[in-house]
Amino acid sequence: MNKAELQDRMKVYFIMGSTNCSADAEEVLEKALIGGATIFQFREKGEGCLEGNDRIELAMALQQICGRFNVPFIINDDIHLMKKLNADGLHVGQEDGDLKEIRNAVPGKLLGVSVHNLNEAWLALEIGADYLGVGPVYPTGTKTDTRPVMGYSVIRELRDNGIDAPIVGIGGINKDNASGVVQAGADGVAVITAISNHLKPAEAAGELLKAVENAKQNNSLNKIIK
Ligand SMILES: Cc1ncc(COP(=O)(O)OP(=O)(O)O)c(N)n1
Ligand SMILES: Cc1ncsc1CCOP(=O)(O)O
Ligand SMILES: [Mg+2]
Repeated sequence: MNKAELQDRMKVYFIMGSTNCSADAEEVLEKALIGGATIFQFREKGEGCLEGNDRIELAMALQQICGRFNVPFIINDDIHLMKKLNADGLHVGQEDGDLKEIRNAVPGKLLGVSVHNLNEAWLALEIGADYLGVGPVYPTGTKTDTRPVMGYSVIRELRDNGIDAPIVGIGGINKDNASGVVQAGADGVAVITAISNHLKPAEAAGELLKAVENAKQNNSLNKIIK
């Protein structure tokens, strides 16, 4: 996938595991993809999460759904699972191991890295990360062990310093605040609960996509005016 295609895929980056939704995970994912989610990350974490074969089986079922929609299927943290399933990529954070070793372990696959400042961003790109996840932009109840909430400032700082890799903002993002993330320079938004906990996941994904696309259009218009 080239950079422009990946940037396009970042628009609505849906992340989910079984603990993030009260409805059936497969149904939630299918609806999210019908609504317009553009990439998916399997993140089976937290209290009560599936383990062993149950975890693998859910991952395979969700991968199959992504396949039907031609949507990239990314695995959170777990290189072995990524390889077992021959998933499209892996997402890791600063605490998930040596980034260079991880990059070498998944050649040819998409690699996303979570970053929280300019230095981490340069290092991630130096080892060959394909895209960056930046956050938490807003307060989130979904992940407790996050770095401090950063607002839009870090995304803007990365762009102002010439980082032109695909970026998604993450953390507490919903249809009402997504536009600010894109205005700051992100290519899209990564969300868990805004879709997984919504009564109508298709509607939720569609509204996020609309918000992101409108904000991108405004960014382009502003560039022309300047
Ligand atoms: C797209 C995206 N961005 C950031 C994260 C967070 O990754 P990490 O910091 O490794 O935390 P966990 O998700 O592993 O708890 C992400 N998963 N996806
Ligand atoms: C995985 C992760 N990394 C930073 S914030 C976060 C949780 C995002 O979840 P939500 O979209 O429900 O706030
Ligand atoms: Mg991680």
